[in-house]
Amino acid sequence: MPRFKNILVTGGAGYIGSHCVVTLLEAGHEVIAIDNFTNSVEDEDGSPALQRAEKITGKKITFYKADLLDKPQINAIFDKHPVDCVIHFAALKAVGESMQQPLLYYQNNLLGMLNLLEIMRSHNCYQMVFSSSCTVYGEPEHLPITETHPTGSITNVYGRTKYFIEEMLKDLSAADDKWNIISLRYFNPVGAHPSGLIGEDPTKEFTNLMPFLAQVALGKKPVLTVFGTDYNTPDGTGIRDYIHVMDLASGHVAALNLLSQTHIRLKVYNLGTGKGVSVKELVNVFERVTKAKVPLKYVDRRLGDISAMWADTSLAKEELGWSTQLTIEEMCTDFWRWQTMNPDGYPKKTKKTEIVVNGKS
Ligand SMILES: CC(=O)N[C@H]1[C@@H](OP(=O)(O)OP(=O)(O)OC[C@H]2O[C@@H](n3ccc(=O)[nH]c3=O)[C@H](O)[C@@H]2O)O[C@H](CO)[C@@H](O)[C@@H]1O
Repeated sequence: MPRFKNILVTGGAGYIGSHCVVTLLEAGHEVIAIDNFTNSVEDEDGSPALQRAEKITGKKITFYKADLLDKPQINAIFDKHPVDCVIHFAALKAVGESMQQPLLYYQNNLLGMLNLLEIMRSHNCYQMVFSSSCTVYGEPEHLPITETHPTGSITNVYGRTKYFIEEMLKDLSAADDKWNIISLRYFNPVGAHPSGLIGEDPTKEFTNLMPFLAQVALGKKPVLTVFGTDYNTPDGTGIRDYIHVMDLASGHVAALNLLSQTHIRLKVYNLGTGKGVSVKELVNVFERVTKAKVPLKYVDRRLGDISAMWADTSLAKEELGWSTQLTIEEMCTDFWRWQTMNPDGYPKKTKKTEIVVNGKS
């Protein structure tokens, strides 16, 4: 039995949250998941992703539809359950939307976090794993990116909310040594659970490469637009460190294990593979393993994009005892299995429509 028993997962019905819940259950943790369904699917019985996570693991999840901005509601959940540690995924994450609605992003991501930290403190729960992003590094000054690389020169509001929260956590852990926090800086999460039962199903307009690529391969979108062919990279297209979402999930279990054994106050770790893959390379692997054709259209660079980024993974290896196991082929195969088994994503809640005849229903 793991030292932390009850784990509260915020954003548990989302893409990364639901995969992490599977891994937590398999590692023997009890999961209390909350989600407000802003960017995850809701059906009549709650979250289809979490129902499927129960099917995969044969274990039960306690679930609440709850919003971190509703303090009394979150407080009541903490009153009811003795939470040993929180994994905090819940956040708005659409880069374009964040530029148009900065207040929405600051309110949701920053205030949501403040509420959560206050409620945790009042319930004597000081252990947290925070879902951060490699976006905090901005344009890399050196590669691979180590955790000591400067942070903060970010061009979008979403990324700044991650950066501001990391700064908040620094102040908090400096002021009160009871806190024990790990911030995980994810590189580019892709892939899906190998069962094909859970995967990425964004309810908001998405612009990330892998889901777009899969939509084109399915014939739901006509062409994949490749943003930029003149980057200073071997084939001219942008390079990223794609990481399988199941490897990312096991990184969280490794972080929990470290927190349960050591009082580290606050530490940050990169979660990546340490390998850079270009857009063209990813498309080639995807076409090879799925046998699907992906028509491409080459256009100019996307505003705000960086050229190349990949992680230095040595700190996570040394201190978390964690490294990735899954290949780029597996990322593509698993994502494709999820997409072909669920071409329209999860079954959506159907609103009962009332038939009105001559003014009478
Ligand atoms: C500016 C922006 O959106 N940044 C977000 C984006 O980063 P990031 O740009 O790394 O991730 P994407 O999946 O959007 O793009 C990956 C690579 O594919 C290229 N590409 C993407 C889509 C497409 O239709 N065609 C194409 O060529 C991009 O130019 C890039 O080189 O996702 C990350 C992980 O979720 C977030 O942390 C970043 O904040």
